[in-house]
Amino acid sequence: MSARKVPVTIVTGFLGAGKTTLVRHAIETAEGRRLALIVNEFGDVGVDGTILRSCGIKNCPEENIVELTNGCICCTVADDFIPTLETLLSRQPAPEHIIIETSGLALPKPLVKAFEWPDIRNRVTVDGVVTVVDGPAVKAGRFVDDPEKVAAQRAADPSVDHENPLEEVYEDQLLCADLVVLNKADLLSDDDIKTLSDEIKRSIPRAIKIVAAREGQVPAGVLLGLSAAAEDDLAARPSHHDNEAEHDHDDFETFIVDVPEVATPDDLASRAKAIANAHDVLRVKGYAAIGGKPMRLLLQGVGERVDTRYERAWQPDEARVGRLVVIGQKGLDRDAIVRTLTGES
Ligand SMILES: Nc1nc2c(ncn2[C@@H]2O[C@H](COP(=O)(O)OP(=O)(O)OP(=O)(O)O)[C@@H](O)[C@H]2O)c(=O)[nH]1
Repeated sequence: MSARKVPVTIVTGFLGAGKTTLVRHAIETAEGRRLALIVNEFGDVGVDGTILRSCGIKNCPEENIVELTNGCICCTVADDFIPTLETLLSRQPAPEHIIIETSGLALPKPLVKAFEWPDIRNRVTVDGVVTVVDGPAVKAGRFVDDPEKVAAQRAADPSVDHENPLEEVYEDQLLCADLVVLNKADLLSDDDIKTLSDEIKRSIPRAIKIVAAREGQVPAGVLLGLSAAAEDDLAARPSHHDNEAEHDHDDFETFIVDVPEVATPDDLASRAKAIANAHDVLRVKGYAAIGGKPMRLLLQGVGERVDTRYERAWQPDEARVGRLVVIGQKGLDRDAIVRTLTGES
């Protein structure tokens, strides 16, 4: 008799929706279940890995948390993902459940497809695709076109083949879901939650569960154990890229900015807000040194919403230099963004 397949939960969702927050809550509440995590993010700043490792939870030891920073996991399946999965599966004791957090721009379907590979499909199954949605961002129309902007583009050039890359990624992530977590419910009214849930249900052509949450607080019992076997059900998960042999993420760009010591957390937060405002930056995150403070400051920016908190002490052998990852649609004015973030302008 073949051994039971190890269930794998794929957590996806757009940049800053709350995936890491949700995964952290899940591992903190998994009640003794032996977990492993694969965390995929852009750039090599490793914010998500640091946040998750700092949980210090016995059932998810540090060696079971692997970061993949070499681009989007959906593009590095053969080179990075499969070998990592195999390494985790060979650990003793073996993990009982694996959680994969994709980058915010990843398309989940190519990743689910990887579970059809002969070497893999005998050993693991996709228990479920969990799509985390930034409720306030959807409410604000972040993923749909601004009709005035499209009309202006078309007026300038009628041949323009208009497509919205944000909308495509958002929709691909929804269309692959077994469970949608409508997150940041603290910033939504009950009516908003109802309207957004109905909208999401209408946009997915099969019945799926939607739960509203704040801080990704979905009980591990709901999140882990969907038993969807998503790899057997790919046809029911349409994607904008179904007819393409390969996809890319050319509509987006990312770069890293080194930031010298900053006077106060508010100074850094206002710089991050300024770039979100002026340059339509989608996500900025990383850490910085604050003058005279022994602790490292963590900065999280999603659009114009920016949070900072002290995270851990600077190590004696570490240079007190901040590093921030910036992500946006292609065409960012890098020089201007670097000047603002480093305090030169
Ligand atoms: N107000 C509010 N903020 C939240 C909630 N969940 C997460 N956040 C904040 O949103 C920001 C992004 O959260 P993350 O969990 O890092 O989001 P992510 O999806 O992992 O981000 P990427 O990996 O960069 O795509 C952080 O500042 C979180 O503290 C929530 O329910 N309400």
